[in-house]
Amino acid sequence: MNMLISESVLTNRQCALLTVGQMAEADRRSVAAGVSSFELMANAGAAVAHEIECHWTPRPVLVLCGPGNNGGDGFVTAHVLAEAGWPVRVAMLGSRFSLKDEARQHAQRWVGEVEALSPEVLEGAELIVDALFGAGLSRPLQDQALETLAAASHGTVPIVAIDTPSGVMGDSGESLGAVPAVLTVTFFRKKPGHLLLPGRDLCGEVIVADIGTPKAVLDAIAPQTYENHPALWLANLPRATSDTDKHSRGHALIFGGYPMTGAARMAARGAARAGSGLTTIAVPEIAFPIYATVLDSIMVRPWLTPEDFGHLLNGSRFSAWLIGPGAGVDKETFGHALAMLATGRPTIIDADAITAFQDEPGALDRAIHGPCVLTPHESEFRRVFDPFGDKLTRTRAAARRCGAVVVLKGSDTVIAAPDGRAIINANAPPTLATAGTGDVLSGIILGLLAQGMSAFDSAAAGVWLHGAAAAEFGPGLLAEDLPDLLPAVFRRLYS
Ligand SMILES: NC(=O)C1=CN([C@@H]2O[C@H](COP(=O)(O)OP(=O)(O)OC[C@H]3O[C@@H](n4cnc5c(N)ncnc54)[C@H](OP(=O)(O)O)[C@@H]3O)[C@@H](O)[C@H]2O)[C@@H](O)CC1
Ligand SMILES: Nc1ncnc2c1ncn2[C@@H]1O[C@H](COP(=O)(O)OP(=O)(O)O)[C@@H](O)[C@H]1O
Ligand SMILES: [K+]
Repeated sequence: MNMLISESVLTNRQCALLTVGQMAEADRRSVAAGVSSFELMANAGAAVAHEIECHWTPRPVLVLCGPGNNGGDGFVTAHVLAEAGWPVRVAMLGSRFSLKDEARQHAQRWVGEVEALSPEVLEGAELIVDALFGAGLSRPLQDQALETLAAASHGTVPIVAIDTPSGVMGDSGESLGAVPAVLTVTFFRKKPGHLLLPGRDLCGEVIVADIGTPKAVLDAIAPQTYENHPALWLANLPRATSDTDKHSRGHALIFGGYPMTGAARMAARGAARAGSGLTTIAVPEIAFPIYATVLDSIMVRPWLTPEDFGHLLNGSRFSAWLIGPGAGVDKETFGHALAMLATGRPTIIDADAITAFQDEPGALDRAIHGPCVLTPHESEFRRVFDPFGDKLTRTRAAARRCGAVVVLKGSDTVIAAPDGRAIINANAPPTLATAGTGDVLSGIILGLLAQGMSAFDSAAAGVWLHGAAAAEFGPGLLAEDLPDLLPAVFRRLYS
């Protein structure tokens, strides 16, 4: 867990993710700034060789080179390792004489044999370098590339991927025939495909190497996509100071359903642990005894009629609301969600309250006019938003359409703002796949919103804190454990 401390010294610039197109632009701008393509490729291949030397002792290496610049990087890697005394063989898809420009120049420096790519070349290799395709992948793998990589994946020989495992789409993480690498060395910045599934799982460990791209290139490109990290929001995370009182830390209100009462209670504990000064669950009168007997610092307010609930919302004491956990998919939930949104105050629409809009998604779009966060999992998302396209594209389009921050959950949660900014989260362990963890997540985000943090920052910070809390616990996690794990995560963040 020391990772939290060292990670938080990263800057937000280092968390930027570049698309394949932006990476090509970075290349062009580097050249314009005086760093040649030849030099970039030399640095890229040398960085891969360096990582291999750091991870393994010398052993027979087979470098699989493709017909583009990814293959060029492979020739450099082969050359550098051979110079260092490693036994290296090279196999290539196509002919090295069809390589262009700097890839051709680097391939010419390889004096050894270049074998034709086929599964037979794998014989005797104890480390495989996959330099077949990177950013230029344009179609599914086929024939020799597909067969050779498939054969490589059936053995136990580790595979090191250059830039991406061949077959992974850099922008979407989609696999068009890729096999898992144990290590992927990429350059300058990660791409979304290094974090989106299945790409993230296929990459293994990812190392980002500096290949001499000038720093100013990033400002010119102005990336809109980031990997979630405290560097993005830590400065805006609400912190109590000596002149703070509980009222200045916000008052979070959660709609408490019946008969599913556990969900709202867990959300409330998430909000309170995230720092909300006061936390109240508003519950139908029939459920009041159930809630009241199991809550201490969290307050319970009974309401009798929807009008009572409306009056509660129109009072000025609450700084943010949440509806969804345990709410029930019905007309009442639909109406209460609209009433919350009508106040223009920060609102989270989660779970059942998202599904309540399935017959009328346009009503959600029309109602959102203040800070708002939607936290659907994939099924809930599909009920109200367009299901087409990769996860990043879909989440962005949803946020743009409805005007809210959309958190599309999963192992690779995407957080998108209506203005096009997006963050991909990668710290969530699979132990989160257990009932109720989503309720705690919406509660944590609520606790931050209630304290005045922006919707986008609250969503990003909430998702990261949720993942870090789960990682803190390890196997055997229950949703109700999560709120009590937050203090340790905060302590480390602030140390
Ligand atoms: N800053 C940077 O970004 C730097 C990037 N660098 C490196 O450059 C790499 C990108 O190079 P790249 O653009 O030449 O593309 P690359 O991945 O080699 O493939 C293109 C070739 O593959 C072919 N092809 C595609 N799919 C295929 C398939 N399924 N089956 C068969 N063929 C297929 C495609 O053919 P086409 O689609 O044109 O018909 C074309 O011939 C990048 O990943 C990184 O390693 C570094 O050198 C330095 C700095
Ligand atoms: N395999 C996984 N790896 C990491 N995080 C996961 C995984 N599966 C689910 N999660 C996370 O757990 C939470 C589950 O939320 P949700 O599906 O709404 O569950 P519930 O409705 O039971 O609360 C989300 O934050 C999601 O991102
Ligand atoms: K590759």
